[in-house]
Amino acid sequence: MVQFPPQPGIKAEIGIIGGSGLYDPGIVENPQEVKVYTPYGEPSDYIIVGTVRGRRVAFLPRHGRGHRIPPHRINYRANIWALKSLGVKWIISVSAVGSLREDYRPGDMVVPDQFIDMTKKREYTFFDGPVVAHVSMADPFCEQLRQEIITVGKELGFRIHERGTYICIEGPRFSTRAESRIWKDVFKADIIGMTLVPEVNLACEAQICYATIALVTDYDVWADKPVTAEEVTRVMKENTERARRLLYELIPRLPEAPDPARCSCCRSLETALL
Ligand SMILES: CSC[C@H]1O[C@H](OP(=O)(O)O)[C@H](O)[C@@H]1O
Ligand SMILES: Nc1ncnc2[nH]cnc12
Repeated sequence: MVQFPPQPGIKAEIGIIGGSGLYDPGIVENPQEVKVYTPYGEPSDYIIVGTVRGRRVAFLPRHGRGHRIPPHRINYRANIWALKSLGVKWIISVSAVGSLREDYRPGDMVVPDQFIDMTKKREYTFFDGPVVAHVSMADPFCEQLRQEIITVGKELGFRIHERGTYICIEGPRFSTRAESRIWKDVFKADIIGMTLVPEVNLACEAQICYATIALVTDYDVWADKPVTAEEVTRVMKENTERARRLLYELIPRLPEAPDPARCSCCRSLETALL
């Protein structure tokens, strides 16, 4: 069985994984930088542990501070293991995504409910044997957490889309025009990025409730103009303030424990182990 022994003397209940452009949560009081050692190697960076409106929060920048780690080299297992060992029950992930549809506009938020995995060579599981687990990915995101994000986003007056299929490509390159048209017209995906998989799968295996706030930074190349990394980071920077506001309102509203009637993430291993 995979073990997640607790970190002595330090605890958090809510994890935030920051994506491109969000390297510092900016809302954490009494922040402490914590170095976590894991059986899988180093997480992307020190974890900032502190308080947001009375709740214990752990923040981890997915690409490391200064954006040092490309999507295909992120140590997803170490990141999720580290957050779990701090006691995290919820993970709110923030990600930059391209849009594959006209009405999901740059600046909009999307709370995806499905994904398509087009990645190629990542470490996808904590269960490498001899214990074998096949977790269900029918509903990969925590429905309770998704609904909380949507409610707060709407209250704040943000343009927020309640559903979306996120197609995850290997990267680090962007798609060709031909690929982009396939993702859009054949696969019918709504948004595109490079980091959701295997972050979401591993959170599920660790029985952590996980949902994503996806910030649309560009129309992918099915539209006329090729996307660039410079554009993604610039638009993300313009939008991180809204992501922070959403997190600031959302965090105090999260219940201490997930409601098993509203999500199944916390019970994902009940039917998965052989
Ligand atoms: C900086 S451009 C592409 C980069 O941005 C997204 O990262 P994240 O999900 O961490 O915000 C995308 O997946 C790529 O990794
Ligand atoms: N168009 C795009 N393709 C892949 N990842 C992205 N992240 C942000 N925009 C993207």
